[in-house]
Amino acid sequence: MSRVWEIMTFTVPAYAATSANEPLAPFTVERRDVGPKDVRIDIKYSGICHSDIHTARSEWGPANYPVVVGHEIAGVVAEVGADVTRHKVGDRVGVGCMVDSCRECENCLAGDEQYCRKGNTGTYNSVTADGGTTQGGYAAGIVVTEDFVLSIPEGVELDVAAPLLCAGITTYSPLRHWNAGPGKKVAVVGLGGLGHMAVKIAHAMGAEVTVLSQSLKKQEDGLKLGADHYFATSDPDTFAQLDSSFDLIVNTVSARIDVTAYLRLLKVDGTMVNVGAPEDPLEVNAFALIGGRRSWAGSNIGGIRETQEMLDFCAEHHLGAEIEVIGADQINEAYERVLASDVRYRFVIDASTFA
Ligand SMILES: NC(=O)c1ccc[n+]([C@@H]2O[C@H](COP(=O)([O-])OP(=O)(O)OC[C@H]3O[C@@H](n4cnc5c(N)ncnc54)[C@H](O)[C@@H]3O)[C@@H](O)[C@H]2O)c1
Ligand SMILES: [Zn+2]
Repeated sequence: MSRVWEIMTFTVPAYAATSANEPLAPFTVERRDVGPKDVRIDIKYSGICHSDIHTARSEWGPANYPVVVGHEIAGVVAEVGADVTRHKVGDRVGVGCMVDSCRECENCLAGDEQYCRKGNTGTYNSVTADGGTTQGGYAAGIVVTEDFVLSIPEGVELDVAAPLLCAGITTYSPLRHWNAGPGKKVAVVGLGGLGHMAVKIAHAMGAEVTVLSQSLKKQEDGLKLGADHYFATSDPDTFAQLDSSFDLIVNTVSARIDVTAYLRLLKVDGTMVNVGAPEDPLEVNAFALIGGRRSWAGSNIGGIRETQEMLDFCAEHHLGAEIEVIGADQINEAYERVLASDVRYRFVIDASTFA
């Protein structure tokens, strides 16, 4: 006897990209019905990450159109499956860049689901076991398996919490991994969505923080966010002055930069970690590494356990993102402003406007 299982679904209003060069437009997205281990979330706020733009425009390779991007999701639990134990209706929750992983490989077992050997399931643009594609957070609701749903602690409002689910964890994870803290000199390259969270978090960890930005336009903001020093990289004196001075550099820039010049700003044994993910390859002159036993590293978001740790850290230190809340019909304009470095410091979509 064979049995055909039908996956029941429901729909929610959303915004989708339908090609690399057309604006995002209203769309209706299908979600699976709540299974035994699933949580249905009413999305309240959805952050705009530069990765959404890279994906919507196929800058990282062809996207699976139509694609609903968005992986900085904050909302309230509306329904839980029969076997859910971690969340209940009414809880304030978040979803970041992953909605599942194999849960069996060495990396998943170590809590590093972002490095799942079989590839984690991204919140959007990821192919699922049944051949479908995941659709993300620019929508009124989403269904996610409970283990990939985070708790947003009391004291962090949902609008400023949303960007923590990507910008927060992507900067927290390398800052922790490379031991940012008292006595450490940390530089943050680029003061956008990720950069401004890197400054706040590194400062809260007790490090001495320097912002390396293209100009001094946002200097006042940078110092208010917690930076101790602020330099313009357009000024050639900056590189001479800061030669061999940092323990850690976090590069958040979404475009190509002169990596070699930045590596020379590291002390002996210093590390420059790339979280920025430009579409074009970056180049390095090996002598900048050799000449100081320096490392050039990368880091991808953070694991689920570490994401919860980051949210709790932010609550304890009263940290949230600096945001500008917009309606769904302003997404395309917001994209242009992100690309023009005109964001202070994260756009967050009010999800009630997807209706
Ligand atoms: N590694 C990860 O897990 C991860 C997670 C999220 C985002 N990202 C990537 O990080 C990058 C930044 O994301 P974001 O959302 O913070 O973007 P953003 O646009 O908010 O910030 C990027 C910053 O880089 C600056 N910048 C742009 N071109 C520059 C240049 N040539 N020189 C110096 N500065 C320059 C911009 O002014 C801006 O301040 C993107 O490439 C994104 O895809 C990676
Ligand atoms: Zn992101």
